Order: sequence, then structure tokens, then C-alpha cells
Amino acid sequence: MASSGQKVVLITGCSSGIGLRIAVLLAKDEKKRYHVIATMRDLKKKDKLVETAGDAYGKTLMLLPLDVCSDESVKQCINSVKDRHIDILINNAGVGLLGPVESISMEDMKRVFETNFFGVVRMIKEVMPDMKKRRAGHIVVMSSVMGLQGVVFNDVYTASKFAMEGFCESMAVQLLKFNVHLSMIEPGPVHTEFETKMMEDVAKMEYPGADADTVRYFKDVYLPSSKDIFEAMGQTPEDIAKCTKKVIESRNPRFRNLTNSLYTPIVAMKYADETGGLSVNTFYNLLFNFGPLMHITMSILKCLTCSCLRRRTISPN
Ligand SMILES: NC(=O)C1=CN([C@@H]2O[C@H](COP(=O)(O)OP(=O)(O)OC[C@H]3O[C@@H](n4cnc5c(N)ncnc54)[C@H](OP(=O)(O)O)[C@@H]3O)[C@@H](O)[C@H]2O)C=CC1
Ligand SMILES: CC1=C(/C=C/C(C)=C/C=C/C(C)=C/C=O)C(C)(C)CCC1
Repeated sequence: MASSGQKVVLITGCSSGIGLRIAVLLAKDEKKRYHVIATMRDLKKKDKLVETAGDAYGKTLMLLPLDVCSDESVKQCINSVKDRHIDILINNAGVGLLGPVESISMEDMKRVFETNFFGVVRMIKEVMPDMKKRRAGHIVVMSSVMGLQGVVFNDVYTASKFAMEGFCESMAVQLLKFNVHLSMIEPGPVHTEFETKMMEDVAKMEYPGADADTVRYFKDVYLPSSKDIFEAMGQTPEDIAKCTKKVIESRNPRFRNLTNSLYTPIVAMKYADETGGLSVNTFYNLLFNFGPLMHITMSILKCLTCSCLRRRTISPN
């Protein structure tokens, strides 16, 4: 149970990756300011979290089952929290989906929206009314740079994060009237099971319905470039956890929080040309014309990230 003065933080998707690291970082806070409710859809996967949390488990960290795709599971979980009192809700659970759209089933696309979009909406609907009544609270959403900028062959995943950005951008205004803050965290590539799971799925795929050229562009151009990007720009889940802690500890939390300054120029480009031509053409050139020179492209991107733009990201340190 939370002791007085402690903030109750509920996090979704804590079996691995970013969610696990946020849960552990907050639970190990030196001043013990947080009572962390780490949730996961399958408690059989709790071992890694429990092991990483060490002494904090059972003290500042407790576990509850929660599947963001189930109304019943969400209700049951929130009802089991003392007085349904949650100070900070961190919507982290999410799934990826990669590949030519022609070869992805509608069922798989809906699963992505059900988790990444409706999963967050379901959580917010359940937790927000109590926060509004108390005139206090902070809702954090693990979005992505792909919530701000589309990336080829990530069409459906990107769309699910864009949907989330639109929903939250609208909600943030109303919530502010009730002194409830809403913050998006926008990481670029992060080395977690997300990356491994997507690469495993892609290896199994046979791309039914996609023509040979599209499959070739995906396998021989996109995938190697994406691997380069992960290598050159990838952050650790600890980095994202530190950024998230900074956001929840900020007196005046920002709405958007890019975690990787290397992405700032990509996002800035989008707003620099409202016709969209600059973004579409730059991405086209980066992928199809400079793809084989991706390492050099990475250096150019690093150069472009001048210090004034860097101020717009939240650094983990
Ligand atoms: N890794 C990256 O490059 C980036 C990731 N993100 C976002 O970060 C978030 C965390 O991803 P990351 O840590 O990288 O990936 P992981 O795959 O390591 O973690 C995802 C977590 O979400 C959980 N999850 C999936 N579906 C549900 C569900 N229906 N109910 C509850 N939990 C669920 C998974 O649980 P289970 O083990 O049961 O599957 C797992 O705990 C996601 O929202 C992702 O979109 C954003 C930018 C970049
Ligand atoms: C920047 C960039 C590319 C790839 C970006 C990738 C791979 C981003 C991954 C982001 C993730 C994993 C976000 C998760 O939410 C391309 C298309 C190769 C072309 C050149 C520019």
C-alpha cells in the first residue's frame, strides 16, 4: 500500500522493455516518492521484472494483471487499486507491425489499433474521471517518433500512433482545465523486444499479395537501412525510463517529448513545409538514393542536430 506523500503510478506493459525499466527506476527512487503498480497481461512473465526490481519488489513495487485490450481486465485492475486513486498513469503497452500493407491481414492491423490506440483510450476513460474529480493527475503516453512522422513499411503502426497523438492533443486542452496533465513521450528506435519481435515476424512472413518489386524494396532496401538506423540511433530502455521520470517530475510537464535529438530535424522538416513535399521527398531520397550510404546519412543527421534544436528534446541525463 502507498504510504502518505507517495505518488501512485500505474504502468501498463511491464513484462519487458521500456515499461519494465520505468517501473524499476521509479520503484528504486532514492527518496521513495513512488508507489509503483506494474501491470502486465500475463503474470507468468513477471520474473524479469521481479528480479530487476530486487528489494523494491513488495515494498515500492507491486504487480497486477492488466490486458489493455479487455474492458473487463482494465476495470478489474483499476477497481483493485485502493480508492481507485492513481496519481500518474503511464500508458506504455504497445505492439509493432512491419511490412508491405498488401501482405498484412485486416485482423493483424486491427490488433495493432486495439492495443496501441483503443488500449490507451480504454485506460484513460477508466482513470481520467477520478483525476478530474480530484483536480490532479498526470497521464503519460508512450507514443513514438512514428506518431509524428510516417515511416515507410510501418504504415499501420504509424497510423496507430498518429491516432493516439490526435486523441491526446485534443484531450490535453480539456484536461488542463481540471489540472490534469497529459504528456507524450516520443522515442526513436529503442533496443527492446519490440525490435526482436518485429524482426522475427518479418522473417516468418511470406508477403502474400505483395508484388516482387515491393518485397525487394522492403527486404533489400528498407530492412538493411532500418538496421543501420537502430545501430546508429538506438537508445536503451533505461534512457527512455530516465526521460519519462524527468517528464513526470517536471513542475510544468511538456506535452510532446522527443527523447532522441537525432530525430529533431526530421520532425522539424515536417513543420517547415506544410505541403508535405519536403518530408516525402527527403524520406524518398534517404531511403532509395542514399540508402547504401546510410552511415554517411547518419553523420549528416548528427550535424543537422544543432544545439538550438537539441534543446527541444528531453535528455535522459
Ligand atoms: N522499441 C522501440 O523502438 C520503440 C517503442 N515504442 C513504444 O514503446 C512502448 C513499449 O515498447 P517496448 O518496450 O519497446 O517493447 P516490448 O515489446 O519490450 O514491450 C511491450 C510491452 O507491451 C505489452 N503488451 C502488448 N500488448 C498488451 C496488452 N494487450 N495488454 C497489456 N500489455 C501488452 C507487452 O506484453 P507481453 O509480454 O505480454 O507481450 C510488453 O510488456 C510501445 O508502446 C511501443 O510502441 C516507441 C518508440 C520506439
Ligand atoms: C529515419 C529513417 C528511416 C528509418 C527509421 C526507423 C527505422 C525508425 C524506427 C523507429 C521506431 C522503431 C519507432 C518505434 O516506435 C528510413 C525509413 C530507413 C529512411 C531514412 C530515414
